[in-house]
Amino acid sequence: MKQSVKLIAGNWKMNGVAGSLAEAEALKQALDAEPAACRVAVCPPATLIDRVATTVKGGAVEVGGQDCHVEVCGAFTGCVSAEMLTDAGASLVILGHSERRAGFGETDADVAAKTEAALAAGLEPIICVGETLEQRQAGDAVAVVSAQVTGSLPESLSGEAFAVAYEPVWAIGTGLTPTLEQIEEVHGAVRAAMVARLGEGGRTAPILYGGSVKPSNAAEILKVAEVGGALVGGASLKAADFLGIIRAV
Ligand SMILES: O=C(COP(=O)(O)O)[C@@H](O)CO
Repeated sequence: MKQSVKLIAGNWKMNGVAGSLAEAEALKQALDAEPAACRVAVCPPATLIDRVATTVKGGAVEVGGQDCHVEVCGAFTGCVSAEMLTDAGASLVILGHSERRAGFGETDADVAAKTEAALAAGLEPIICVGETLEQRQAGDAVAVVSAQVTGSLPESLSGEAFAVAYEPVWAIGTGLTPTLEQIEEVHGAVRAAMVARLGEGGRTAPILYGGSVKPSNAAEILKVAEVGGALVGGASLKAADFLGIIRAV
């Protein structure tokens, strides 16, 4: 199976104020001094995208948003469009994170529509899928995740840069991780669902793993078949921790 270059993306979630720019600066400087063997991205809250993009400009760090609206502009109080993310300096966007699916009622159809909006704005979507603990305990993890892939990837997707992130909900922010065998099983199923949905276009986009990734477990997770990178939450907030994961590639 052809593997593209790995992508390590940090999701700062609703964390970060002006002081956090020092972490972005530290990350840039470290990667300037010793380039990474992978792509590196940080996804700060919308309020910081512009300033983080300015801070890392000229270096290897890419910047992403954490969500976008399906519309380009209009009366949608509190929302940010894909075009606005591009304008602020983002080149990627996380879509369908389980915290948005659970907390804001986002469906697979919503995620597919947002994916189309993101692509139209020139953004590279990172489309998140993952099962809950109840679904895993019921033996439904592969079926649930495969259905999410099918529903969240627009059929029209072909040739554009995108990634899928497998993030078991029960592993997010808990310190728990699936076994390497479980990760391999689901990533294989995600790939199969991508190919079934998109044909050849589903063969090469990276499938990231997310959920309690840290410097101490990154190397073994990143070696698993079909793991094309990581989507990192808590351990991306401090440059030193994030670099520990980046250096594990
Ligand atoms: O939610 C995620 C994982 O968070 P962790 O704190 O790394 O468990 C993933 O989307 C990265 O944000």
